Amino acid sequence: MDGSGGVDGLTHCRWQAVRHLVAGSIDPDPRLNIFQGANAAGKTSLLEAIHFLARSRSFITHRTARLIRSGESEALVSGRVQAGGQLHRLGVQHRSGETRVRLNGRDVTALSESAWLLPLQVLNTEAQRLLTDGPATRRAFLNWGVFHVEPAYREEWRRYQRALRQRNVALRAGDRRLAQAWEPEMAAAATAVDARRQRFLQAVLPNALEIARQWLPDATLDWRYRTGWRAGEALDAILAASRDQELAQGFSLHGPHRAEFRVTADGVEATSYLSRGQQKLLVAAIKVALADHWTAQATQRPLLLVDDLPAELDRSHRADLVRRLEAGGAQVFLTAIEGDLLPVGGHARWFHVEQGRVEATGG
Ligand SMILES: Nc1ncnc2c1ncn2[C@@H]1O[C@H](COP(=O)(O)OP(=O)(O)OP(=O)(O)O)[C@@H](O)[C@H]1O
Repeated sequence: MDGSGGVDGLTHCRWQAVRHLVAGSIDPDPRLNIFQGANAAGKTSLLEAIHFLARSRSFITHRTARLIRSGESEALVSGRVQAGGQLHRLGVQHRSGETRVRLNGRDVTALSESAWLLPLQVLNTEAQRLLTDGPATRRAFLNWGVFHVEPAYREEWRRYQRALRQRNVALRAGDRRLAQAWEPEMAAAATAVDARRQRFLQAVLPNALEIARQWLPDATLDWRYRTGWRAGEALDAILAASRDQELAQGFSLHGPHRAEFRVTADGVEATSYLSRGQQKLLVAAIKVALADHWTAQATQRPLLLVDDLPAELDRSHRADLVRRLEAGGAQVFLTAIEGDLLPVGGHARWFHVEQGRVEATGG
């Protein structure tokens, strides 16, 4: 770590043996970067390298081992990140099923110790899963969203999960007294977690829907949030009242581990009303609003990885979205097969990707 100045964000990224990529490096633009190349050139692999650096895992495969280039034994990505007036050195390595992270010359043992540095969102053909998957996907979105702006959240959520786990163990063992003993702790942590989640959603979703309304003027968009327990009642009272039923089931039925938020269009689930292209725009609006919120509230610059933007979007919506990305506060990384499909207005740094090699082309 040193105190050099400069614009916040990822200022340098180097990789070795990541998927299709030949070893190389880039010095990204603080605002907009475009990776252009033919199918299978390695554009997505490059986004994966950045994702691996930020989150210590791949965003495509659940098995990080697949990130390693065929025939090699380890994948390595390192980078320099400017944040809060400091330059940080981050390195992530995957070898023999193990991921090792180093930050400023020290080993990192918990993901949160390094992930705070690069608030990151991905916009690709999988991103619709934020709407179409079950509630766990949206809770993960919530947790990352709050984590980057509320430093106390991580500990509160951990505290809640610990109490929940212990109570569940007691419920499964049929130990009523022990289950009861964990309830005050569970309820206290739940209240703190829920308050931060609500504040976060209030800050992000109205803005997201405002952005989305420009693209989907015919749909009446709204959102709702469920805390995970009956509205207007104290969680400890609910836990006490449902203890018998939960002893029979063997797990806790109420609490922020059951939280959920949904976006609706004309009063019904957005996914059952909107076309796939419209869902993509809605998810893009949510991610743009989240990046705006992070930019305003977090000390670190958010990163947006946008893969295969043209898929399912017509020319005018694509142009709108690129304009919005350019105007936002995030450092953006876009892939493109044909450069002219991306109506980039202002300044951008272009990189040509071919057979796994990446070269800055300057436009
Ligand atoms: N672990 C790996 N080692 C070597 N090559 C790999 C590995 N994983 C994937 N590939 C190869 O990388 C190529 C895909 O690269 P990538 O997804 O980055 O391309 P892309 O430029 O994003 O293409 P498209 O425009 O088609 O999405 C494929 O040819 C695939 O076989």
